[in-house]
Amino acid sequence: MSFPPWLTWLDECASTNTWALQHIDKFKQGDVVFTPRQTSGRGQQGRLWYAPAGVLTASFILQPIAPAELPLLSLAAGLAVIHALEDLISLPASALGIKWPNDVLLWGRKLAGVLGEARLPLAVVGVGLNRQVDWEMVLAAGTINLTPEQVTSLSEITATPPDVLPLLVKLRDYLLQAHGVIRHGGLAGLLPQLRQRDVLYGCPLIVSTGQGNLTGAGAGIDELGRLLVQSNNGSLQALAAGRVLRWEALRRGQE
Ligand SMILES: O=C(O)CCCC[C@@H]1SC[C@@H]2NC(=O)N[C@@H]21
Repeated sequence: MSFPPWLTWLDECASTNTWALQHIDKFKQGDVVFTPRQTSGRGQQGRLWYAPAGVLTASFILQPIAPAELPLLSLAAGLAVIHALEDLISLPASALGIKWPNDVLLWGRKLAGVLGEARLPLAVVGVGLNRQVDWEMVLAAGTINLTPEQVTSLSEITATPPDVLPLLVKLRDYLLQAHGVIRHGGLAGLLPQLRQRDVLYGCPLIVSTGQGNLTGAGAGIDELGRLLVQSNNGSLQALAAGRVLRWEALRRGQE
């Protein structure tokens, strides 16, 4: 198989993000590291991120970035995943959504996650996308503690998920585009799209903030990439980090 010059294809590696960070000196804008077998992936907040067979695991190198741009780029990566998939698969506009800060959901179940890391002025944006995962088999094996309601895969909606290379090409194109938008005007240019895809907007939720749990309703995402929460005590809070523990999706005309 011949690969485009920007692609490093590794037969196996612990983590494409770790590999990219370890070899950062040889990368430039738009380079991509991919492996079909990631053995020790990393997720948000230092968690291990298990990738069963059929997950697309790749890291995209973008430069330059300033420190404050990393969370913006990670959010924009969710949009890039959505645009790439909508170009390659016929999907209703309400199928794919973003759950702050880094999840892409398909009909409310996790389809992809993003981990953005920086070696300034470079950013390594890792994407794990459930392309062709047999979750029934994976969950039955008990290696991973999830329920079928939490996860999904492209193979659940199409018998022929797009091949890896066309997916990487699209993801890379949209990430480069998003990087340009953020460099020139921050997140502002992407906020309308984020608002449209924000599955937490208007939903009752509980967020673990590091200083305790905050209960309220999602009130959008601001220009700094923070989650806005209208808390039950009446104040509007802006969270730069946190983990949404529970959220109750309001059906917004999807059924
Ligand atoms: O959902 C999350 O917590 C983020 C998951 C990010 C996983 C991807 S897979 C490619 C890249 N390499 C890693 O080790 N992590 C990211």
